[in-house]
Amino acid sequence: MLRIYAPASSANISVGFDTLGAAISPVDGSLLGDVIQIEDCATQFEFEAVGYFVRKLPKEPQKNIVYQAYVLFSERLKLRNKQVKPLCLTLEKNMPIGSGLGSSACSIVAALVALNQFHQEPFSDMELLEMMGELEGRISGSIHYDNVAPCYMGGVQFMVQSLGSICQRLPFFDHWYWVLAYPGIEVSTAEARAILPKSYTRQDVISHGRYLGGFVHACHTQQENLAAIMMKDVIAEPYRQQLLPNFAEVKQAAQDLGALATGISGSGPTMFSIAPDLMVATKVADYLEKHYLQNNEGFVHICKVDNQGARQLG
Ligand SMILES: Nc1ncnc2c1ncn2[C@@H]1O[C@H](COP(=O)(O)OP(=O)(O)OP(=O)(O)O)[C@@H](O)[C@H]1O
Ligand SMILES: N[C@@H](CCO)C(=O)O
Repeated sequence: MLRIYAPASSANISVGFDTLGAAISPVDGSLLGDVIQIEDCATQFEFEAVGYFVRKLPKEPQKNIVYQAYVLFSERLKLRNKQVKPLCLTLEKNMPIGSGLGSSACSIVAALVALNQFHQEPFSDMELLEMMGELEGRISGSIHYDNVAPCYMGGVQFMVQSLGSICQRLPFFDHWYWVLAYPGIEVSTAEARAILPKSYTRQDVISHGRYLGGFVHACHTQQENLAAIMMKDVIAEPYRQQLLPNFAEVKQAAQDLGALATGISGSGPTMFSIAPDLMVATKVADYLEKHYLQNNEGFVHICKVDNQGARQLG
């Protein structure tokens, strides 16, 4: 029996809409992600979805993105004149849906990594990642790799999408803490994309180029103050913040408590704050727990970048 865990991810990191993403894990060692289990089966294919958030998923198995991952994997294998083996596949759906934590990416990545391992790895990393992007695109309406890439490969990934690479790892600041606060409400990625403008002013384009270029430069030269200052979002945050409860006020409070940067995780409603040390992280986490959560489904985790990405459990 094979069990694959795929971690939560925070896409965009404010400054890299659709081009930057980080894999994330809580520092207390808890698992924040989905798990796929695969085992030999008497019938050709059996699929089951279990876990706390399974009740929020479509009832029809064909609509589950994990089922679709199996179909896509089988089709691609057939193109190589190979057959998928009989298997029983179980999804443990631990991630809230429409959270901004890459919930669909967790399911897609865990499923494809498990299927690939179960078949003695017929596909390369980039071939698998291309399939992951295709499945993610079915959900959000357009292909973007900024959740699936870090979730699969770990670390902070920059989407180069050139010269045979979909993404490359960016050096980051290992001592930074990420405080992630999920308020417990749902924001659909497709809807959060639909409200963005179709075009931007020249001034926004110049600012975006300066911030993203400055951020990548600061990561490579390990200038953490510059990196934090460059984490500004002119593409999505001005339009999406209305979807998040009291975002502007809460962001200001996190900055006042010592956060280096605060923004929307992916398409929201989770927000993230970067803290330079555990003391600031704990203060920000306490504040967000009291002022950002909307119901008892919400949670706050103090995290670090997960450098491993998807992995086998046990
Ligand atoms: N296994 C699955 N996990 C998550 N969502 C799924 C899954 N299967 C199907 N879906 C559907 O995909 C959509 C996921 O929505 P959305 O992309 O907004 O969520 P998300 O992946 O959590 O977002 P984000 O990437 O911002 O964290 C929902 O309509 C959900 O029903
Ligand atoms: N880059 C995507 C991530 C979605 O999680 C967006 O912001 O729409």
